[in-house]
Formats: sequence, C-alpha cells, structure tokens
Amino acid sequence: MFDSLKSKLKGVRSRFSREIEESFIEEVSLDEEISSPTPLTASKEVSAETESSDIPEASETPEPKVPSEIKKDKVAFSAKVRTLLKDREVHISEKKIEGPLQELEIILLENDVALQTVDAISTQMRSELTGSTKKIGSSIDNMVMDALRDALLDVLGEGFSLTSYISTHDHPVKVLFTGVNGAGKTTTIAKVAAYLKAEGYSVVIGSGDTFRAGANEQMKTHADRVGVKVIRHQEGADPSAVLYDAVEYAKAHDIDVVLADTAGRFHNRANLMNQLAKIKRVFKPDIVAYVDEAVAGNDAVIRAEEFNNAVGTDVVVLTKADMDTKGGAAISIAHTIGRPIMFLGTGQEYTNIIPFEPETLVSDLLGDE
Ligand SMILES: Nc1nc2c(ncn2[C@@H]2O[C@H](COP(=O)(O)OP(=O)(O)OP(=O)(O)O)[C@@H](O)[C@H]2O)c(=O)[nH]1
Repeated sequence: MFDSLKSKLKGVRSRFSREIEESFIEEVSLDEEISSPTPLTASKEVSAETESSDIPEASETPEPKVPSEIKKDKVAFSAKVRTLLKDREVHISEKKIEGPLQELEIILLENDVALQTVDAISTQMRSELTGSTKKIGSSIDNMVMDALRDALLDVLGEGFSLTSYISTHDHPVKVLFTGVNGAGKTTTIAKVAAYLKAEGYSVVIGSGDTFRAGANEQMKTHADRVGVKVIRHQEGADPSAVLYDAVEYAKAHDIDVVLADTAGRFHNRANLMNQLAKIKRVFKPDIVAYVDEAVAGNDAVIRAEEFNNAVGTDVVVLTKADMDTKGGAAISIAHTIGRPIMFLGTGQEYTNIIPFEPETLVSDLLGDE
C-alpha cells in the first residue's frame, strides 16, 4: 500500500536533514578547521553553546595535510558538528529548507495529493521547522520526521470509528453507502457487515441497488457468505421502499445496524441524484458513507466533493488501497471535503478492510518500526 509515496518520502526526509546539517557545517567555518592550526572557531548559534571541552587542541607545529587526510577531517568534522547540534538550540532559516520543501511539494503532487493539501503540508512543515529557535532533540532526522508526521496528521484529521458511533447511538444505526459505479460499494458492505459481526453487532443489509441487473443476486451472495440477512425487492423496484423495509425488519428483530446499498451513479446524472435525495429522506441515514477507489487519486477527491455538495457525505470509504502505490486520495480526501475516512479496503477478501486510523497510516508512510 502506497509504496511509491513511502520511498519518496524517505528520500526527501534525508534531504531535509542533510541540508539543515550541511548549512550548520558551513556556519562552523569548515575551511578554518581543516587548513588552519588554530582551534575551531565555531560561529553563530553553535559556537555560543559549544563548551571548551568540545574544542580540539591546536597543535603547535602542524604538518601540511594530504588530500585523503583532509577528506577524513571533513567526515570527522561533520560528525562532530552533528554531535554538537544534538540538544542544542539552533535557528533554522527558511532558506535552509527551501530546496527540500519544493522537492516535497513535487513528490506529493506526483503522488496525486490535492494541491490545497500539498500547500497545507508545506506550510505546516515550514512553520514547524523554521522561525524561532528550535531545540534539536535526539537528532535532526527526528526533528524532520516529527515535523512531517505533524503535517500529515493535521491534514488527515481525526478519522471515524464506526464501532464507537454504534456504541453511543440509538439502534438500529443506519448507514447509507453512495458512490460511483464499480467503486466497490457492494463488496464493502459485505466486508463492513463481517467486521461488525466480528465486533459483536447484529446487522441487516438493504439491497438498494435495484437498478443494475444482477445487483440483487450479487448482494445476496455476499450476504450469505458473511452470514447476514438481506432485504431485497425485485429488480427495478423503488430503492427507498427496499431500505424502508430493511429498517422495519431491523426494528422488529432488534438488529443493531442497517447497511444500505445503492446503485452506482455519477453526480452529473440529475435523475439518479434526485433518487438518492429521496432515499435519504425516506431512509433517514445516521451516516452517509461515500465509497470510492483509492487508486482513482485526484478523481476520487473531486467526485467525493461533488457527491458531498449534491447529497451530503458524512464519512468516506476508500477501496482498493492495496492497489494504490500513491496514497494521494487517502491523504487529501478528508482535508479537501472536510469529512473523515472511515475504512480502507485492502483486498478482495471479506476481512480486507481496516478502520482508518490516521496515526497508523502516518507511521506506515514514514516507515516507523
Ligand atoms: N483489490 C481490491 N478489489 C476490491 C476492493 N473492494 C472491491 N473490490 C473489487 O472491485 C470490484 C467492484 O466491486 P463491487 O462491490 O461490485 O462494486 P460496486 O461499487 O458495488 O459496483 P456497482 O454495483 O457497479 O456500483 C469487484 O471485483 C471487487 O472484488 C478492494 O479493497 N481491493
């Protein structure tokens, strides 16, 4: 999942660290250290905090150095500056991180992160890394990592736990699934049903896709496999009536959750969008879940926004995350439409669904152990 983005983020993180470190190495007047017999004249922020024990002794009669010795000196010197920087207060100017920031922006754009989300991540990184004096903790790498983690968490928002919602609201909780054709709504409903059953909740499915030939049978097959009752009418029936019946069944049988399927549709099909508005009026969902493919990248973000504007959306489910190497939709969608992600679909098995937790995604993206 999101492998291309992961490896690129790793690269740009090292570049941030390198550039920040190198700029301090320059400040500590490298030439002077290598060629002159005088002690290291550490300058600016670092020198102010360097203790006398950190400063190498000057030899009285220095021998001229051969190139290999100079190289070794440089390496040793960089290591020394790195040590000096740890637990020090330093000032990082915007200039020092401009190059890597631009690289980060390009990487995010190339991986389908929406422009406004890229801007937000970049602004947050800039403000967290620069400006006032910073205390570098264990290392510059960690400081960069923390800034990137905070920026990503900021755009990902809080996530949405369906089980927490169910445990704190009246039953039956009604979830309406909307989205474009073939995004994976029907499969997702079966996966969510299996997930909720495993969490100890009873579920009924309303087969509200009465439009596509074979959709009823497909839903029934999935429901049978995960052991959940499905309410169906004949093909072409009014989906609002099917879903109304599903709610009545849930009330009569003390069922915790109703999961309602709908036919796939595009936001620009006015009659189908009006039908969805009617379904909402009759079914009165507690949660409207917009389903789209993570692999669709920017298109998924644009469609989610259009659905949200047309019929409203409370949460998003991104399917086929297992096939998505970029992660752009997962990173941008909550920030762009202002609605949290509820689940990620990660394969074709019924167990291939994970509740979306921003911290887990960010740890995965940044390669935490
Ligand atoms: N790899 C992968 N495939 C998935 C995932 N979710 C769904 N699919 C596949 O996507 C295809 C379409 O899924 P459906 O559930 O039929 O899609 P739908 O949105 O109900 O389709 P319509 O009824 O046309 O609106 C199927 O082949 C699913 O197995 C996922 O998370 N990963």
